[in-house]
Amino acid sequence: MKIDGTAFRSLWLDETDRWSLRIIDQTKLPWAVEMPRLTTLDQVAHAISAMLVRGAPLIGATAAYGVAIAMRADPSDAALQQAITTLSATRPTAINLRWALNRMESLLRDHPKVERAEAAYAEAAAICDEDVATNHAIGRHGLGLIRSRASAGRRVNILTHCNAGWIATVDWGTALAPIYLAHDEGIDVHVFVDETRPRNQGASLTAWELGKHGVKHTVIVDNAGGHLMQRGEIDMVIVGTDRVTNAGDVCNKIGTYLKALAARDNGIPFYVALPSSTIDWTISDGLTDIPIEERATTEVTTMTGRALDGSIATIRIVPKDSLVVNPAFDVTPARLVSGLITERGVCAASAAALSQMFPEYGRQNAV
Ligand SMILES: CSC[C@@H](O)[C@@H](O)C(=O)COP(=O)(O)O
Repeated sequence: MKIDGTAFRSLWLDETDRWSLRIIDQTKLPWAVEMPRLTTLDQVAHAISAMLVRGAPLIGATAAYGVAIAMRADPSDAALQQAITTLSATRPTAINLRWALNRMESLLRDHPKVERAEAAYAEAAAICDEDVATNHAIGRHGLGLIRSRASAGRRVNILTHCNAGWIATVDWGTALAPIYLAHDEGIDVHVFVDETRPRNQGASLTAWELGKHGVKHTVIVDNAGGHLMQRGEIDMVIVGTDRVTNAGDVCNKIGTYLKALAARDNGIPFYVALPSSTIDWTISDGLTDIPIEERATTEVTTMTGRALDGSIATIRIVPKDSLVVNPAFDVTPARLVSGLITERGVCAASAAALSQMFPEYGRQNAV
């Protein structure tokens, strides 16, 4: 997608040094657009764990390039294992990380060492290209849902949580892909953007990228969604996800579950957009089987923003002695999900529907 008229992906190889990776540092948005260069495994691991890059598909794609960078430095079996172990430990919840690392490991394990670096870069590039095509397909399927609510030029109001836009993927996004396509074909679409405390991915990232693309949007505090739904101001909810179980339970940014409850109480459809790489076919119970990342309590006790003098400032908002806990994700049970928007189409959030949509994995689902 475009930043000030220039098309970007959220990560790419440096134009002059084709072995190093460029990313958009998302911890600096929306105040500055910085594009650091990553040249070592440790830099890539840090970029993921410190959330310079974030969003499930982008975490996977970045980790794939992390393996490639490690293989260029040392293509030995020990270095391959070290890269997989280091990158696996960066973030626990998004299954796309394990998916991408498994794919890299199984390709490289049996490859001659002299060819490993080149093969790894090619595979990482393939993962990125597939991600772009997959998200565009998600967009086309989700577009049908938006179109069906846009009768007679009526505005369609969509609520989203966190950031599942193009900067959470290689391009297009998941939840935002249908919105971009709807906007581009002239549908009057308007997005209510949950701020998404504690890191404010909605206020800082979703608002930024929607604004850069010219999509009408309004940022709301996380607690406003239920109220707007009761007043008939939301037509549908679309969110992304970090892991979906084989039975359709959805793990996403903390606060998603409350939006699903409010949507159900108000008869508003609640959709989840995802690439199939986000489905964990090995688990069925989201509440017991998905590891929920706990992040630093400073994300809750402080807030960062632009001060009135123009500087970027971090301030403390919680009393010094209060206990604080910071679970980063929650699980929305399948029964609250109206549909899963995948690259193959929209299906129910159920084991049967997922098996039918993805029969090659569904067979595992049945055993
Ligand atoms: C297309 S990304 C979907 C999810 O990864 C997104 O909704 C989300 O929760 C991101 O969490 P984050 O902690 O910012 O990586």
